[in-house]
Amino acid sequence: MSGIVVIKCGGSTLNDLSDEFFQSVVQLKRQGKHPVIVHGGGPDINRMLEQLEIKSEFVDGLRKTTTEVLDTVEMVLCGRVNKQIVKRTHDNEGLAVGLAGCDANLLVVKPVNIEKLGFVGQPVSVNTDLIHALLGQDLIPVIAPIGVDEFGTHFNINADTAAAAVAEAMVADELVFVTDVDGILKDGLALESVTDKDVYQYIEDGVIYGGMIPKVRAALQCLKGPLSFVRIVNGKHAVFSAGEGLKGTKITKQKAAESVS
Ligand SMILES: Nc1ncnc2c1ncn2[C@@H]1O[C@H](COP(=O)(O)OP(=O)(O)O)[C@@H](O)[C@H]1O
Ligand SMILES: CC(=O)N[C@@H](CCC(=O)OP(=O)(O)O)C(=O)O
Repeated sequence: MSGIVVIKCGGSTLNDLSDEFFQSVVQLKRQGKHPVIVHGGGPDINRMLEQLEIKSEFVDGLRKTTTEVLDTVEMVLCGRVNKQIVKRTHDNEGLAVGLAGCDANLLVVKPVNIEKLGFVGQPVSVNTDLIHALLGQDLIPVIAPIGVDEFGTHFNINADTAAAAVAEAMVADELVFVTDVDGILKDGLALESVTDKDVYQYIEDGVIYGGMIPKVRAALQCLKGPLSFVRIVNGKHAVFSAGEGLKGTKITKQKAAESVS
């Protein structure tokens, strides 16, 4: 199936997404493309953990996930956040189906490092048949990043990593990270285009840090496959429009000739 567009909606920007954004996602469908939404919800999880007085910490950009934390993450992501995105899609004339990576083994994971991170998973396989079946019914899948391992245990997945795994497995045409900044910022300005080589350098220089790291790592992973670019755009003014690329940063592979230095 061609025309698959994986759209990762970050928790940082969910409240800023406009009706025009959702209408443009629905419009993609009408143009014969196949949007698949993968969402995060970090800030909502933080708020709920605080309310419940459950402590959590981030290690290497990933939330250390105890059983207690996992319960809360699932409640927030699969419940409130997932259903809000389904509702926004429906409010804008689309038909969405909300599900999590643990449904029908959609995202099978292996633990990243149980001792260090608890129940944090790295996707190892994606039930692409399920996504194809939903797309074939003209539905827009809305996926929460909760995975399941081979024994049926649930795991928390970083949403950028989950989106990249879906894009890779579905051989998507596009992967777009929708977040709360205009792209990769350097000296306060959004870069129009960066190569994989630039990204490594920016991480080393500290230009790229925190929540941007899993995003660019996920992008680089996808660039090893058939995707020729990945975009990072701001949810405040992200709108898909025919013939015009989204504004933001485009991450591309460096051409072989350019990489000889
Ligand atoms: N070079 C950079 N350019 C832009 N944002 C950056 C950069 N380095 C780190 N960041 C941080 O990454 C954040 C986006 O990641 P994150 O908060 O995890 O968002 P999301 O919930 O959308 O995944 C930005 O708000 C910013 O604080
Ligand atoms: C393992 C891990 O860190 N999982 C993330 C899942 C949500 C997420 O990634 O949300 P954003 O896209 O809003 O950052 C978490 O618990 O916060």
